[in-house]
Order: sequence, then C-alpha cells, then structure tokens
Amino acid sequence: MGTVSDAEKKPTVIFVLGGPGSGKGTQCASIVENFGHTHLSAGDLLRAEIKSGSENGMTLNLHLIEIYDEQQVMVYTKFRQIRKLFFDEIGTMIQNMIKEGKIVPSEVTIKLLQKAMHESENDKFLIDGFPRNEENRAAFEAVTKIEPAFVLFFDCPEEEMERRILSRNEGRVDDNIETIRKRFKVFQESSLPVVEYYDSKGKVRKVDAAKPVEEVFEAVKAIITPKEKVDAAKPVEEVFEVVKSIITPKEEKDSSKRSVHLCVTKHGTLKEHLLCKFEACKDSLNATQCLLS
Ligand SMILES: Nc1ncnc2c1ncn2[C@@H]1O[C@H](COP(=O)(O)OP(=O)(O)OP(=O)(O)O)[C@@H](O)[C@H]1O
Ligand SMILES: O=c1ccn([C@@H]2O[C@H](COP(=O)(O)O)[C@@H](O)[C@H]2O)c(=O)[nH]1
Repeated sequence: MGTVSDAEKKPTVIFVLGGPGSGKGTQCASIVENFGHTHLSAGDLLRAEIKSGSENGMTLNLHLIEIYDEQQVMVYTKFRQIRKLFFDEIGTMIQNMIKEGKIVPSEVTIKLLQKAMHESENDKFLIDGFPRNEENRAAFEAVTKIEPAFVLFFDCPEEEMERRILSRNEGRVDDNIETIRKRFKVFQESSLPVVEYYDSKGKVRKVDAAKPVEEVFEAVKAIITPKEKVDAAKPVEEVFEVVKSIITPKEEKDSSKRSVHLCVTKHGTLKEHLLCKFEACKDSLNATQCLLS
C-alpha cells in the first residue's frame, strides 16, 4: 500500500467564526504567537485585494501570453490594460460589497485563500471569517478537498460586538452603525447556519467571547493545546505521577468545580470526562481508576 507523500498531505485548517467584532482577529493573533499557526483573515485578504487592484490579476488566474514580436508587445500591452480595467472592477465590486456588509462571491475569496495557503510554508492555518455562508463552505470543501479540523466559534451578544466595533477606530468603511446592522443580519441569516452545519458534525468548539481578552484566550488555549499522551503501560503509581504533573492546579480547581475529570484512557490519552461511569472518578485524586475504562 502506498504512503501519503508530503506533497499530498493536507494542511490542518481551523475555521474561526463569530459575529463581527466578536474578537476573532484579536484571538487569532494570540494563537499565532503561542501555537505557530498562520492566520488568514478572509476580510483582510479582500481588503488587500482592493488595495493592490490590478497587480493581483494573477490571483484570479489569467494566463500571461508569450511575447515574440512588436505586434505581440502591443497586444500584450492592450491585454494588460484590459486586465487592469477588469481587476479594478473586481476591486470596486469587493469594496461595494464590504460597504454593504454583503458576502463576496466564493470564487474570489477562495482564490485568495488558496493563494495565501500555497505561498505559506506552514501546514496549519486559522481561516478567520470564512466560510460565511453555505455556498462558501461547500465551494471551499469541493475546490480544496479540505475539511476543517474544527470550528472555533466566538459567541458574543450583539450589543457587545456593536460597542467593540464602534470603538475599533481602524478607519474601516464598514465600521459604521448602518453597515454593522447589515453585517449582524447577514451573520444571523447566512453565517450561523454554517456553524450549525459543523455543529451537527461535532466540529464546533464554542467560546464565550463576551469575556475580557485574556479570559477568552484561556478558553481558546484549552481548545488548541494538543492533548498530552501518557504511557499507560507503566505501573499505576507512575502513570498517576505523570498525570499529576500534567494537571495544573488551575485545571484541577476548575475541573472539580465543574465536575469535569481528567482521566487516562486505555490508549494512554488524557481525556476529560463530564460524566464518568466510574464512581471513583468523581474525585480527581482517583483519576487512575479510569485506566480501567
Ligand atoms: N474580549 C474582548 N473584550 C473587549 N474588547 C475586545 C475583545 N476582543 C477584541 N476586542 C476589541 O474589539 C474590537 C474588535 O475585535 P476584532 O477585530 O478582534 O474582532 P473580529 O471578530 O475580528 O471583527 P471583524 O469580524 O469585524 O473583523 C477590537 O478593537 C478589539 O481590540
Ligand atoms: O469570506 C469573507 C470575508 C469577508 N467578506 C466581506 O468582508 C467584510 C469584512 O469582513 P471581516 O471578517 O469583518 O473582516 C464582510 O462584512 C464581507 O462584506 C466576505 O464577503 N467574505
């Protein structure tokens, strides 16, 4: 049986979703710093596309022609002029859609995301603010053949998001009350169904984004941190020593408050049990009992 070559290996993608101003970009910056993902904000890519105008014509796959002679140089010049008009128009179209809080056609956004992924040497990405509707989602999966590892969903009340956006002060054309209301509507009607779709597949990790930045990041860290493994083949006391060293005092405190227990599965993976069938597991000191489960 053949093995999967490096070239065929799919990157790990986390979709970062949440309402406008829920703090996606802020948290992505901390994830990048702490976990080394590459952050791709679909909104930022679209804004960059507007700025770069026709230079980015290549993004959208127009083929360059070869130049043999003077006549072809003229043809090529004409071609570039037409191309510039075309891409200026695309830039204007994106700008207008952003002003109206509308969703830019999937084709454009996916091309930009694909290009950014290809240009990166990283193999783990945070895709922020995309997919924004069912069509975005289906098109991305069909074109890239990538399914997200999970969706990091920032849940925040509208009043809080509105307050945050209105004090953001980055000069964005869509950070005004009229467009904000439109963006909230689009989020409710088109983007939440995407979250619901992934939720039905058990892929949504929801975070209370109304809390202060640092507290939100604590919750994010708990989700992103790779689950540590324990060599469960060792004697029970040794395994428990390792378990104790992994469980920080804070987690221990939180877990007893929430009746969540860290246990070791048969395969040596640390697992959080909300409800454990073993009575002994109700006390985290007896976590080793879960080795039997
Ligand atoms: N937990 C938080 N508490 C208070 N303010 C926050 C919090 N998180 C982010 N902010 C601030 O709120 C504003 C919006 O945050 P951010 O740009 O990260 O949101 P976003 O979800 O990426 O927004 P958008 O979807 O509109 O791009 C920023 O000014 C940011 O500093
Ligand atoms: O996948 C996307 C992402 C964004 N847009 C448009 O951009 C603005 C701003 O997006 P932010 O995520 O808030 O930066 C958004 O309202 C859309 O108009 C998009 O169409 N598709």
